[in-house]
Amino acid sequence: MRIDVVSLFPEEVDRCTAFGVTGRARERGLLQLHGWNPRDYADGNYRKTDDRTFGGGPGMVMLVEPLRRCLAAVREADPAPVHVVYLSPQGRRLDQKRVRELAAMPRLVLLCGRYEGVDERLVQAEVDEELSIGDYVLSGGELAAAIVVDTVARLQDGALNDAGSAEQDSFEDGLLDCPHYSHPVEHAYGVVPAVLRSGNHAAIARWRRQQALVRTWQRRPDLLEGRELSKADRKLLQEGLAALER
Ligand SMILES: NC(=O)c1ccc(NCc2ccccc2)nc1
Repeated sequence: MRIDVVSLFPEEVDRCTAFGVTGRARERGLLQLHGWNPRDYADGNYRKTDDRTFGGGPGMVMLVEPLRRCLAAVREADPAPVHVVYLSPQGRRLDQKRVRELAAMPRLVLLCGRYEGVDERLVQAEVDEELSIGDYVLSGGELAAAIVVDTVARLQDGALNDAGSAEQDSFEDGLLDCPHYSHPVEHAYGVVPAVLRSGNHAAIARWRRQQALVRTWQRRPDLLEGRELSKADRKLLQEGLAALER
């Protein structure tokens, strides 16, 4: 998968995705990341990329023309069709379902705004999708872009050593993840639940599903709204909640 990042600080996304799973995915060529700076496509001695917003009020807006030229160069750099994503608080909320869809695309272009954002005419003419990582304002779209890179990189084939672990991820089936434990079995902070050491894989899977259901019910009931739980899941949840009462 190829990702092109358009940003006044392209190195920020490069540095944020140079470690761990994402760094390894890049080293293995599972993900190619290219940075582009619209300042390289701006005119004049000051290579202006932003200016005051029409209509008055505080803040600056990124100019349409340097971005238009920059995006033309990005499209030109590879024959694969691009899907242009603009990271902004006005975008649709990113979730794991959308991450899986983005991860299957051959090319992504991530447009990072600074200041008050980008001239709306550029958005209307060039952006396929506006995405938000959450309801808060960052100083720039770069950290949001780095999150998109991270989430899609780890889903590339070969990125995770144990392919299964991407499936076991929380949100993979719309639920929060179950708790996890490792050595030692006994510790001042508590003991590892016996079922996890029973070797009974059916019981372990059942316990994990039950924990995921109870946790989701307790912490993120919104994830269960509009979702028809299976008879088995409803039984597991009820049993799990009853156990908390005891
Ligand atoms: N919540 C997000 O995903 C997000 C994305 C970008 C951002 N800041 C840059 C910007 C500001 C205004 C308009 C467009 C981009 N803040 C938050």
